[in-house]
Amino acid sequence: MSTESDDRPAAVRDRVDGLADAVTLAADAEAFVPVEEPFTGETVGEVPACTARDVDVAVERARVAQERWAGRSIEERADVIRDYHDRVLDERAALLDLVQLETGKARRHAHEELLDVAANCRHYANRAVEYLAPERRAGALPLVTRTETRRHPVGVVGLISPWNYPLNLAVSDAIPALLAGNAVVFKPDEHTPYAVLRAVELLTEAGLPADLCQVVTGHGDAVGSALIDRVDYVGFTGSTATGRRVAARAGRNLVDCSLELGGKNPALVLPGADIDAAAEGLVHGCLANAGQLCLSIERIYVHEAVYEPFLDAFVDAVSAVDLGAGYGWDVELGSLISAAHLEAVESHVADARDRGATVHTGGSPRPDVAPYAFEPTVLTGVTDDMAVGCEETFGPVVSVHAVDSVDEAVARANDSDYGLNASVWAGSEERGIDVAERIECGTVNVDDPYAAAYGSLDAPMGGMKDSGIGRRHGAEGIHKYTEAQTVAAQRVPLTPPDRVPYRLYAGVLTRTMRLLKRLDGWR
Ligand SMILES: NC(=O)c1ccc[n+]([C@@H]2O[C@H](COP(=O)([O-])OP(=O)(O)OC[C@H]3O[C@@H](n4cnc5c(N)ncnc54)[C@H](O)[C@@H]3O)[C@@H](O)[C@H]2O)c1
Repeated sequence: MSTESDDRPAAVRDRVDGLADAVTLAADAEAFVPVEEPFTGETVGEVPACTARDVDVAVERARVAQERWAGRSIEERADVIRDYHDRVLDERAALLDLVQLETGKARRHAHEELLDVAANCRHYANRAVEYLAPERRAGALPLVTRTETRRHPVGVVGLISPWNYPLNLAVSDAIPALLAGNAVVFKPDEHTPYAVLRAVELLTEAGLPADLCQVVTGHGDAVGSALIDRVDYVGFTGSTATGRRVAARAGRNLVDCSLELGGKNPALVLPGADIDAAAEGLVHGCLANAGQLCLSIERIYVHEAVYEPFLDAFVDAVSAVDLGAGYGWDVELGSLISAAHLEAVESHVADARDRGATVHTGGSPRPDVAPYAFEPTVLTGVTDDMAVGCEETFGPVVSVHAVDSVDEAVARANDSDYGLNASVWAGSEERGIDVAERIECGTVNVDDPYAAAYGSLDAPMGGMKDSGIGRRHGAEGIHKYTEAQTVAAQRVPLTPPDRVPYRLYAGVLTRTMRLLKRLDGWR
């Protein structure tokens, strides 16, 4: 087990040494991509900018390894994932250091993603046999046709992942793919390659066959596109704009894909809600990972009956959040990922301020804390035509709006191109669920911002509208990595023997149809 030393910054930087050796290359790398530590803005390493030829080699190696892996039983595959689960927890401190080093997030937010990885390992290792079992289906004719659906691995899965949860959003999607008998080629974001590289080392130490998981690093348009052209399934997590390009490319190759994209997630605070609980819950919902979370709440619609007390409690709670840059557990909110992202978040707030919005707390960068740190920010007076009113900010910035009725809250929440996640606070579970059913989002949480639905690993998670296609988690999250094959065994011939006149046979069939329809009522 690794320890959490006081001399962490130096030790953390040492952890990236040698990790890039695991990148799949056809020959010596000719170009490299630098990796920055957002806490300091300093370059801490570099990884190869892979070429299309490197991607060829990675996919070919994975394809060879996959054939043997598919021959192992699901239980044997699950044992490897269980071992990996233990290694992730044993190596907790070092993995947290690595995630923090390349993302600049607070340790508590890095810890959330590590727990998500472990939970996904346990869930799918325990449930894969059941999820992948042959399924009995109704046959062409009752009793005389025995029909089953079987699940075959698709082959090589390409996983293109973003920087905001570099470990979880790569590894947790890989676990079901591997359990279903596939190989995986990872394409991590260029800002955050190291967590995935260490994850693959750990999977191999846990017993995953060599070559079954490959990593190709480099820029998205070059490496990502090459990967889409070679794999049998694409799992993409990232922005809606890139998702459209990924889907178009996968479509050209007739390769299936899932797209986990952006959100502009609403929360509804309605009469009867426990105001302190809602304010506290939504502080976490808006600021987790410095707001760089696809599920994070960026718009809060509050019924006028509770608007004033909610706004007061919420602004107080947000103002009390400590911004910091360090590897200790005490930091509540970390840095943004990069200079470019800081500029994007800053421009949303500046646009809102210039056009009349009120900043209740925050609103400024904090270079004294870290080069890309930005204060947690609460706005009111935001209109739908402001950038912060309609585009995903993906930072610690939230707007609060008063509404006259529950119907208006629902209508405003649904008035968005996105449909990823929502949160409802209504004072009673039943009222909350009634409202939830009216919200156009793939996940809706009652009395919680996002973790209740996201953590329900047996239930599908994903986006409606521009927030995506397909789902992760549950049966849906493993079936997508399989080809469904229908096997039907016919016990009595469906075609008539030659000696029976077809006219007679047609009459029997027609009578059978009538009989079956009458029997339907007995089901
Ligand atoms: N729905 C979800 O589960 C979920 C989870 C996390 C993040 N997100 C979304 O991700 C976005 C933030 O991530 P980002 O800014 O890194 O996204 P991004 O779309 O810029 O990049 C995501 C990944 O795609 C790669 N890429 C870039 N161009 C590509 C191309 N042409 N072809 C193939 N791959 C390409 C990148 O290198 C990176 O690995 C936000 O919009 C956020 O909401 C969604």
